[in-house]
Parts: sequence; structure tokens; C-alpha cells
Amino acid sequence: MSRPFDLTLYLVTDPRLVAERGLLATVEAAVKGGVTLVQLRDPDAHGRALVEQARALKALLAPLGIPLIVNDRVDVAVAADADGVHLGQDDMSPADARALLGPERILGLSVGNPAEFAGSSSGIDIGAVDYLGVGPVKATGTKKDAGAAIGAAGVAAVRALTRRPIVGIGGIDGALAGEVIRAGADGVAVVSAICAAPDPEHAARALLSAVTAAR
Ligand SMILES: Cc1ncc(COP(=O)(O)OP(=O)(O)O)c(N)n1
Ligand SMILES: Cc1ncsc1CCOP(=O)(O)O
Ligand SMILES: [Mg+2]
Repeated sequence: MSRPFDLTLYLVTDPRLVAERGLLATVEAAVKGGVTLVQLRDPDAHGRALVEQARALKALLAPLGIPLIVNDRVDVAVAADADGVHLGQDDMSPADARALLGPERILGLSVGNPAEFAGSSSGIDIGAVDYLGVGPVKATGTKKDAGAAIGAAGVAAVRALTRRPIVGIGGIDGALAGEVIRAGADGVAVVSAICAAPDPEHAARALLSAVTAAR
């Protein structure tokens, strides 16, 4: 069984959007505002730099009891003793990742739409997965190769297919956060709404209020 985690407000980092403030300062502020889970996502970074960033984030987050997830890279997560990994449909299969990560680390899987969930649950070992990242909910400039937006209705459609925890992602701001929660998501994952905000602590607090009010 994996260690506990809370999807309520999931911060996914972006190297360009945090460049000015800095990765650690942005995450520290966001956590003060109420972020419950953090993912290190830097698709272009090399392994050594990623491990260093993950170790620094882990040192910041572990004393606060907030788990650190690494995007894509099982090897980096293990090297930095991160709490888990988030995988996409083209990344290593969840079953293979689970074999490398062990039973305790948290494993997330992206699901773009209900059909993709159906494919994952019949093909890949969905049993190895702890939560699903569902989206993009709305079109986003943050991930250029994201699929078509599915809206809150798409989140509801995936919700109807599984009891596994789900977090909506893609184009989520304060207004959409409530809709995503009302569609049945357990939480919201955001990049730009926090990383590009002039005050990440305030932005996180506002998103958390929107999620809490919608529950
Ligand atoms: C919480 C969460 N959901 C979805 C994604 C997207 O993952 P993926 O489809 O593998 O795309 P990349 O992020 O690797 O470009 C995510 N990272 N986190
Ligand atoms: C990583 C990812 N996966 C699906 S959409 C997305 C980017 C979300 O970024 P933003 O919250 O800025 O729209
Ligand atoms: Mg990926």
C-alpha cells in the first residue's frame, strides 16, 4: 500500500514560470498557501540536474509532511528518495514502474479522456496506480502536446468509470476549480495558476478556498 497523499491542491512546477522567483521559493510560498502535493516537472532537464532539484525539494517538503512526486522519471525519484512518480500514457508502464518503485511510493497516471481510461484499465496494470491525472480540462499553453480539452463533463465521465482518486489538470483557475470538484474530482492540479502568479501563496490560498467551497 502506498504512503498517504492528498490531491486537494496539487502543484506541478514549470522551470520557465518559476525562473524569476526560483523553484524553491515558489514551492515554499505555494505550500504556505495550502498546496497539499508537489510534482517536479521539467521535461527538458537532464538527470543530474533533476536529481539535485528533487533532493532540494524533498528537503523542503518532507518536514512539512507534503509528498514530492517526480514527473516521468522513475530513476530520478528513486535516486532522490522522492515519494512518487507521475507517468503519462507513453511513459514506462505502471506495472514496470511499480516493480522499480516498491509498494510504498505513490504512482500517478495521466488519463486524457474516458476512452483512454478504458484502454488503460484493460491493457496497462491500472491496479498499480494510486491516482489518475485527468485532462486537459481546458486548453492550456503550458503543455504544447496536451490532447483535446475535455471540460468538467469529461472529468465527470471518467469519475463514472472508476473509484480511484482523480485530480483534474489543464487550464484550471479559481473559477474552474470548483466545477472540476463538483464533477467528482478529488482535487485540482495546476501549473500556471500558481507558478505564474505574482503572489503564489495568495494564489494557492484562493484555489484552496475554491476547492473547499465546492466540496
Ligand atoms: C497530475 C498530472 N496529470 C497529468 C500530467 C501529464 O503527464 P503526461 O501526460 O505524461 O505529460 P508530461 O507532464 O510528462 O508532459 C502530469 N504531469 N501531472
Ligand atoms: C502537465 C499537464 N498535463 C495536462 S495539461 C498540463 C499542463 C497544465 O498547466 P496549466 O495548469 O498551466 O494549464
Ligand atoms: Mg509524462
